[in-house]
Amino acid sequence: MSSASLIEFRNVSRTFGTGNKTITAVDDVSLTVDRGEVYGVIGFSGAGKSTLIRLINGLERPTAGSVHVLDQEISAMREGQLAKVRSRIGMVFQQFNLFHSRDVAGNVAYPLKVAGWKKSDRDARVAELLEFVGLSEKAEQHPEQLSGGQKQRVGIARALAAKPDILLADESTSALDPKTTAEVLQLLRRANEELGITIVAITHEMEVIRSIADRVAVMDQGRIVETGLVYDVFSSPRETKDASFVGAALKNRPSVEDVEWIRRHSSGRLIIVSLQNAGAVSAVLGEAATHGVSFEIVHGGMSTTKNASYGLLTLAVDGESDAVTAFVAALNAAGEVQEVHA
Ligand SMILES: Nc1ncnc2c1ncn2[C@@H]1O[C@H](COP(=O)(O)OP(=O)(O)OP(=O)(O)O)[C@@H](O)[C@H]1O
Repeated sequence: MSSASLIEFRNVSRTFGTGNKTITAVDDVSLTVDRGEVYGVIGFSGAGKSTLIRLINGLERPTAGSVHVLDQEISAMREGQLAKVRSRIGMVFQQFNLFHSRDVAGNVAYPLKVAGWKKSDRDARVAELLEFVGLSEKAEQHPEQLSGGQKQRVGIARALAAKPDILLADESTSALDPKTTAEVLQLLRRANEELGITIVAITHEMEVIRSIADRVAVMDQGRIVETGLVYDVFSSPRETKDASFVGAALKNRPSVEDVEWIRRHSSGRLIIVSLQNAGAVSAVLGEAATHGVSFEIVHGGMSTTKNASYGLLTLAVDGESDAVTAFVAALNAAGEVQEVHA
């Protein structure tokens, strides 16, 4: 395990036997999560994400391979040894999992009680956390009096209470509306940036990865089919069947149906230009008339990740063949151009 990595999976598989059928939920996964990063795992339902995250805190055991967390082989530990490592891992759930019998402060204080903090220290820590998540005035309310977003903020405060090194977020925004999702993601981002906590977030929502993750692993049928910096994976997803999750979720690349529709409604040569350097592309587009060509924007969009923006623009370019070729060459110099073939 390299000194920077907090979590390491080495050729990890987890199978479940049901009768004479075996399901491989996690299939030969190797990955490392470094200290201080936000690592996103994305995939369709059933891809194995929950099993993967549960392997990190020892709620699941691998059937092959090993899982190392905080320099210890968690997959080799007996149940009794797990409590200490688990106390350094906080977890946030899709359904919040708050105690309804306790008020907000009581929920946040719970892990501190378990960890043996004395009352005065607990009270000070709870006040600090409620301030951090913006819920100081709700300390004495009960979960049923809170909105979904507020409940999740309590969940995050509770997960952060004992100052863990790692925060596991299991579909933490899937039960929330888009505005509340954005607020919760911003809070997770602050936890990462201001408290330095390493986050592993599993989700089926592109938005979560886009806005908080540094690196992403795309899971499909138990395997990691693509991995890398979020920007790299999202700006040029591999065009394989397995990795279709990213391609399908990116709205800025026209689908086969979109292309058929565009061809019926526009004339000219159809190209897709990358907006990695949007300024340079705009400058070339502004010179279309001097090239003697015209173009129509027929599809596209831009998105931002934590570190950079990316996007694709699909254009139908009309004009004399040579002029179009020269214009496309100029665009290609500004942003990589792909032809859309019939
Ligand atoms: N305890 C279990 N017993 C049998 N099969 C299981 C068990 N846990 C998970 N599986 C199976 O393993 C596969 C992966 O499940 P997992 O819950 O890890 O996927 P997921 O990506 O988290 O999906 P979802 O988002 O729907 O929870 C599924 O086919 C699931 O039915």
